[in-house]
Amino acid sequence: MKIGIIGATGWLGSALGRRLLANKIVQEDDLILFNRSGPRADYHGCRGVIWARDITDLARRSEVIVVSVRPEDWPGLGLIAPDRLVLSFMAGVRIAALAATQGRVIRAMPNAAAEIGRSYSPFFAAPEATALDRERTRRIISAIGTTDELSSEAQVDVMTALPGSGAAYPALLAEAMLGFAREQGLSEDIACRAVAATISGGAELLAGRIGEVGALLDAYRAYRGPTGAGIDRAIAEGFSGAVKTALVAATKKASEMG
Ligand SMILES: NC(=O)C1=CN([C@@H]2O[C@H](COP(=O)(O)OP(=O)(O)OC[C@H]3O[C@@H](n4cnc5c(N)ncnc54)[C@H](O)[C@@H]3O)[C@@H](O)[C@H]2O)C=CC1
Ligand SMILES: O=C(O)[C@@H]1CCC=N1
Repeated sequence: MKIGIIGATGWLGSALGRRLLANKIVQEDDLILFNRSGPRADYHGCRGVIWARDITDLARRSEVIVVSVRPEDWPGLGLIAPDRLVLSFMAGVRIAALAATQGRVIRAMPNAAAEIGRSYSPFFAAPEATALDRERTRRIISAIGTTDELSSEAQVDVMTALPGSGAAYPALLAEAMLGFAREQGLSEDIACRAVAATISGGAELLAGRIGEVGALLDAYRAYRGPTGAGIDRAIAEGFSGAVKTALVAATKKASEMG
């Protein structure tokens, strides 16, 4: 499978390229790369990858073309890719717009956890996508994490807001917790260690058990101690409502972008 990545040295494109090679999902000479800053002698330690001369060259050489540029860079891209699978990572750029490529379009919504192979990257396929296109999409995404096929493009907007926002919400929580820790006079080292343990340790504990989160919160409440006092005050102050309002706003933004 010859895979082209437009935006190959960006946050997601670079993570995908590195992990496709590391997981041997693609041979070096089957990975065709293009970015604005031009070829690099070394791409994640690999010297056998192909650097396309331009977008047209990349499209000609590729069977699957991953579009991993920012939405604002899409209009100027000029990608024409008939008889190719066009796999877009772009937030908000809709299938109707991507049809201009003349390719078969699939939209996937990864996130920054792609760097560590932990991105949940669901996808939605346009009607012209084939079974092979879906199989190839799943294989490519397997390099950066897990996936599901969505049943509507509107769900891609929801997924842009939820997993697509990736580490932003844990980061928002961590920032608030760091502010508290500093106000309590903790040293920066101890404050960072405490918040890292809270965010990362807590997240790891939930891995594979997210459906049990209600029971976990009830277990904490059952102590009738500091944790229950804290989380119930947070909810009373609007924490859960604020998160839902944020996700609604992000979904709306995604639906209005392209
Ligand atoms: N970073 C994230 O967590 C997520 C990103 N996305 C989407 O993925 C896409 C890529 O995002 P990032 O990797 O974060 O952006 P980025 O800005 O890190 O990377 C984009 C890359 O595309 C390159 N580029 C721009 N125009 C180009 C052109 N005409 N030809 C070749 N290369 C070009 C840029 O030089 C840059 O290296 C965006 O559409 C974004 O909405 C979606 C969900 C999460
Ligand atoms: O613009 C966005 O919100 C998406 C998610 C993170 C990067 N791109």
